[in-house]
Amino acid sequence: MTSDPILAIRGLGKTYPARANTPATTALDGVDLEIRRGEIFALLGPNGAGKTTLIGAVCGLVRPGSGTIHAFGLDMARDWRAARARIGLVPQELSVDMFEPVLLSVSHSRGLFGLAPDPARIEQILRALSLWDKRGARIGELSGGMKRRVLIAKALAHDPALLFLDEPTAGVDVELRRDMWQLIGQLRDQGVTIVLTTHYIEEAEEMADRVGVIHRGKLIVVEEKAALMARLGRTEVRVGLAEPLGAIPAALAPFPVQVGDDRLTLILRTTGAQGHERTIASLVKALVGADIAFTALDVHQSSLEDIFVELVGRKAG
Ligand SMILES: Nc1ncnc2c1ncn2[C@@H]1O[C@H](COP(=O)(O)OP(=O)(O)OP(=O)(O)O)[C@@H](O)[C@H]1O
Repeated sequence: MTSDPILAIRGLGKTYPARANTPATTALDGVDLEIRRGEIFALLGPNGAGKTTLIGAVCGLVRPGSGTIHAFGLDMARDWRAARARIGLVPQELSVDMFEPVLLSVSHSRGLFGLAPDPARIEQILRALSLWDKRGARIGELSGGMKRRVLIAKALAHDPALLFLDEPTAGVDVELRRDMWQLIGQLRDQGVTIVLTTHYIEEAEEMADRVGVIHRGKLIVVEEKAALMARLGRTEVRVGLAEPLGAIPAALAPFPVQVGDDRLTLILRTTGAQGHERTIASLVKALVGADIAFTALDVHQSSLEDIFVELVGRKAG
């Protein structure tokens, strides 16, 4: 395995020109990003942050205003066709012929990239997506979740090595979302590199190896998920006390604790996701040593969502 990035984006910019009642919009503002082979990369950002434009630029749907994109070492501006043939895109919007039967539609997608028909491979893809029994159905007759699976099947029909999923689970129910996560995990296990955009922070938290946060066309952070959580994550421990506490006793002075307004709660806040177990253990030991009876201990670690809100808030503020 080589350590070259599978995708290298440098200084990517895109401004949509002004139209009748809309001023010009800078959707991408000097984006640098490298995607590593084999990873799942989650691109998070609020509505209108530039996620779809970024994916569109890589997949040839949006013409960038500036910057370069290299995929598989190929310059997308020069070798677009060869690079695009190895990229799959699951778009946000349903963009298929509703009257076309599933099998035909998915087979067509393979043909679009000049590959020879491979009925056995198409069958494999449809079976993996639980669509084989629906192969003869018109796409328009399928449920919303099934339609979304067809989009994934179409994106996989030419066996891409790099797959973009633009909000794969927007508007699907919780069960289907879990199925999608499982499927995306399986694709990664088969060696497919995956870039997904999402509004669901839990999706990134569940699946991503690395996370990028885009805000107003700028990537404001790109980091390993675990490192991001460790850097910005917070742990709050709330200890329910058996009896009200006046001041903080000397035994607890070494800890970053406060007494809650109800005097019955002791609150300890630490930053970083690591090392809090030891702090909690020492706190419990100190409580027992100081004869402070407690009835409950609740630990809350901040989620990617908390981190995202903080990052975007910091940038906006
Ligand atoms: N074809 C277009 N013409 C003009 N402006 C556009 C066009 N496509 C996107 N924009 C604008 O560019 C900005 C970025 O849009 P984009 O769709 O890339 O964001 P996004 O992060 O994918 O948003 P969402 O999460 O809502 O899908 C927005 O302000 C949007 O209105």
